[in-house]
Amino acid sequence: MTKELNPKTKEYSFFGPIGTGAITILTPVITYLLYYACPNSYDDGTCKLLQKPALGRLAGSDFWYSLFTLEAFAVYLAWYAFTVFAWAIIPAQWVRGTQLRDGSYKYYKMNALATLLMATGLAAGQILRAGPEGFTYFADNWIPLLTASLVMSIAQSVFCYVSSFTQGKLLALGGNTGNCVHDFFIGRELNPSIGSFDIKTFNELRPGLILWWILDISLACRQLATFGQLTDSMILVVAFHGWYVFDALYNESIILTQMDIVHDGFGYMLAFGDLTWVPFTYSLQARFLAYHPNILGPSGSAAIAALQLLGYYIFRTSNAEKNEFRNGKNPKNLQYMQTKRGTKLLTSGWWGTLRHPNYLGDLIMALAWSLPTGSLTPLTYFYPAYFTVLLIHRALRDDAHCREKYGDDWNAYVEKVPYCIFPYVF
Ligand SMILES: NC(=O)C1=CN([C@@H]2O[C@H](COP(=O)(O)OP(=O)(O)OC[C@H]3O[C@@H](n4cnc5c(N)ncnc54)[C@H](OP(=O)(O)O)[C@@H]3O)[C@@H](O)[C@H]2O)C=CC1
Ligand SMILES: CC(C)=CCC[C@@H](C)[C@H]1CC=C2C3=C(CC[C@@]21C)[C@@]1(C)CC[C@H](O)C(C)(C)[C@@H]1CC3
Repeated sequence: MTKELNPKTKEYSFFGPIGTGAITILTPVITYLLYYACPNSYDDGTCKLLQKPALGRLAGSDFWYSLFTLEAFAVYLAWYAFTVFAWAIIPAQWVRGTQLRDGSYKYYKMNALATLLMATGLAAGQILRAGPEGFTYFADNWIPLLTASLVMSIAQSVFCYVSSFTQGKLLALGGNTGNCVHDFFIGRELNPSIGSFDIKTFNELRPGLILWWILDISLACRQLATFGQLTDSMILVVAFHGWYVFDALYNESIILTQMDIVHDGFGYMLAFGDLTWVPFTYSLQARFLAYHPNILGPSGSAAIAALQLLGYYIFRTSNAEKNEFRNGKNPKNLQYMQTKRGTKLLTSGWWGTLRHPNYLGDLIMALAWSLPTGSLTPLTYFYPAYFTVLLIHRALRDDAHCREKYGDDWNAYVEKVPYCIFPYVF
């Protein structure tokens, strides 16, 4: 008997319709609140959660008009169109993704790094031509640009949800419960595409991730234009963020075996996550420093740089180890266990130490990105705090997926490797 192509999803994720509904409403609110709790200019030098002047303005009618401007919406659309244009015209290798349930394969155009370099070149040209004051638009129009990205993420979520009901679509195993709130959030269709243009991988690596870097550069220009100098803390934060984005796009093909691409549908979670959450919350440390320069000094800078290096080393070597192994290479002769599923599981090296060593490296880097902001406000530690929750939840989701994929072999692996992210803790 042939297996059904799109079986109904039996279990909810993210605490079902109530959890996914709440996250859908709360995440945009948090993104705006992180701005108003840490506004772009005030003289007492700290971000105060629920500080009066900022929140007092929320009630005024001019507040609602300040959320959206046609100009910023046009700039955002131009930005998005630029990333699509770059995808279309920059020559690139096409890489095959993992085999899909229907036995077919998708092919992906690998030119995200070239897009990053093109965008960086254009930004550098503008700064060289007009000085740092000539590239503060993104920093100075934060809220209307945030709103434009939110409109784009909602529009794409609705488009993909509605088009997922077209005959013959391959649905995500986790996004076909029949509950519209849950499935809209998780995403019904696994790989929504327009011809050879894959919407999910495009959004995950280009318009949001590269905009994060562009926002950081604009914020550094804002600091330079306002205070006449770039602080060591701003240089570290922008360099670390840029390094992370460059690394993601340099290793573009690795994304094709990750959970979001292989398992999750493209719904509001990834649309909003890619287009709004990443650029407008991941750049919070740089936005704080643009208006509150914090001087670290040589020893402080060196200590934070060492922490970033440690985090990156764990992140990159563990991801590379698994990716190499999944591509049939085992240069370090690592031990592994054969499974009934057919794929092998590493049981030595990083993946014999922790079940998600890459998450530990990523979290260490997240802390290194916040430390340059000092102790003026807890708000700039939002990213490591949120990220810890996200990765713990992601690890639990991945464990559940792996238990489904590997059955008892996964239990045997967990016996060998009992800790997930933090040695002897979790
Ligand atoms: N900055 C951010 O906001 C975010 C960053 N990330 C980062 O993305 C990266 C990828 O994370 P993620 O997508 O969660 O997936 P992972 O890279 O952690 O991969 C999980 C998959 O790896 C395979 N696997 C697990 N154990 C082993 C083993 N012992 N040997 C071989 N293969 C194994 C399994 O898939 P299979 O066996 O089927 O191949 C499992 O489903 C991480 O570095 C994470 O930190 C993730 C989310 C957000
Ligand atoms: C509740 C909520 C808002 C969830 C959204 C989660 C998303 C922000 C993340 C889910 C997986 C992601 C990945 C990256 C960015 C954040 C999201 C989209 C990533 C592109 C960052 C760069 C890394 O090098 C990466 C390519 C490994 C990574 C892939 C997963």
